[in-house]
Amino acid sequence: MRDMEDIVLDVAIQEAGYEEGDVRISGISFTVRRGQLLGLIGPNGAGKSTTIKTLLGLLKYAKASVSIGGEGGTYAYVPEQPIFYEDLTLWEHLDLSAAAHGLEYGAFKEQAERLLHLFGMEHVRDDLPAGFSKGMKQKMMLLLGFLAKPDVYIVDEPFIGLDPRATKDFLRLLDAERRRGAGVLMSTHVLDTAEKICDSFVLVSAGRVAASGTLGDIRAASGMPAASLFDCFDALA
Ligand SMILES: Nc1ncnc2c1ncn2[C@@H]1O[C@H](COP(=O)(O)OP(=O)(O)OP(=O)(O)O)[C@@H](O)[C@H]1O
Repeated sequence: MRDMEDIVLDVAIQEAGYEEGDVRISGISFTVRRGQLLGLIGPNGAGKSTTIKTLLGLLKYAKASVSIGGEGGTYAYVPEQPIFYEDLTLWEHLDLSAAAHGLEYGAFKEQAERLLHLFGMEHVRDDLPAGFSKGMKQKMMLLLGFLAKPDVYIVDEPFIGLDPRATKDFLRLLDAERRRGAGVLMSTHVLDTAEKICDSFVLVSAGRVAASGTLGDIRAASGMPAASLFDCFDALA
């Protein structure tokens, strides 16, 4: 039973697409356990974002069974494209998110201040995000995600906009969250980082799973026992 309780994300997509009967992805199944970091990788247009949208219930057409966070579990979705309210400051966004997650005000304030400090965003806490740089907007999305302390993080390409320092801070926080017991599904194109930090992978190609499992499994599938994730990706996708 313990095995089942460890699963924070259980996804079985028969098929899904953007219009009724439009099949963009099919036969994509995976689970994420407590503490696990699963990398969702694949070439442009392969179906990574469509997979994430399907499991978030955002697609018009989906034959899928998805269980997020188990019974009464919670999740945080960190989108690739920042989504924010034009009229709310960064601090107001954090406050709103904390209220939505039922965080007590004292705990919220302490956590929010700690996160703002960690990401070097204290000086813009009362500014409107419309004037933020791309990386600052992305940091804001990460702050909102980390504030929620969910059972599972669903992160769509976190690395592209972040500078090296922010990347390091992000990875450190993610590690701490995994030690707490959170699971992570992360889609990315940054394969050298993915190879270092993910403990398993789902490689999607043309809307289907081309290979999945640990780096060892991906190497076996590609027939290259010592290859990098990058080279396996190239061979399989
Ligand atoms: N909003 C949309 N409406 C219709 N089709 C879409 C939409 N978004 C994506 N698609 C199609 O779905 C397929 C998978 O795209 P998806 O965005 O999931 O790829 P991806 O793996 O996330 O790619 P990338 O690495 O470029 O972000 C593609 O054929 C794409 O054209």
